[in-house]
Amino acid sequence: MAQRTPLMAGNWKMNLDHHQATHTLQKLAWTLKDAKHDYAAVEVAVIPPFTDLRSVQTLVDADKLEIVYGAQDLSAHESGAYTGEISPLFLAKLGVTYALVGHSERREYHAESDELINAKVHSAFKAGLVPILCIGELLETRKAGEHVAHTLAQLDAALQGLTAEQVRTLVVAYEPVWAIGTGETATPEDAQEMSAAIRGRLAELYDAETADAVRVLYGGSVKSSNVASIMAKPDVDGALVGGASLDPEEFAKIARFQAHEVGL
Ligand SMILES: O=C(CO)COP(=O)(O)O
Repeated sequence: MAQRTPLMAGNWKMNLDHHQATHTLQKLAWTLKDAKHDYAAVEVAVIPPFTDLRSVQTLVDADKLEIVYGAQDLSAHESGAYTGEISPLFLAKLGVTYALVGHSERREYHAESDELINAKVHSAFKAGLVPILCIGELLETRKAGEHVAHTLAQLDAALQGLTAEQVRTLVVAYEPVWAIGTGETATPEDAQEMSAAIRGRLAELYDAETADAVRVLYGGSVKSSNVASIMAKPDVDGALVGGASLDPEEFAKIARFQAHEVGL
């Protein structure tokens, strides 16, 4: 049984410029330090806009913060005539650990295909970044009872050509689209159902060890008031948090969900 370290990742989306990013990250770090947060027990990541990454790197390095950080997207290419795209190699030079791939807002607003998402997963691994692969159904798919099939089809497509060794380091974020930004959170049972289905598919595609190693996050209106019930589920290993991560004190409470369980 793999010991999967919980991961709380805050996806800031298109919010907080590089000045605001510095203030927010500083406040988050201070809040977690005051609470004596154990980063070995719960990993904490922020995923800011690209324009903030150098400032985040500077603060993390200067203050030797244990908070890690990621990018919200990346190019499938390393360099060249790809106006507006961001090279995974440049992200690696900025000390980025994680890279979101296939977030529903990229799939919706930028028509990202399964093929492009698969190419980006490979691109992340090649540059030494850890992909956080975002998958999840639409409301109409859930209403049709096809949410598991839809989400697993996204998983299958994104994993094409990956080795078991690569997949074991992958993070998967199950984000039902109907729960993103709506305040309507999936139930802990919904999150467990899909996390277990994802793990089951990984066992089919690869092997039990790989399925056991992969961390599966839940995302979609996570708050400090609901995170503990979601994290109590055996196949859920963390959260990908949007709006609530913009408030450092609220995000710190989410990261410290275990403490809140026991009322510390
Ligand atoms: O999209 C999300 C994280 O990537 C979830 O956003 P919210 O937490 O604002 O629903």
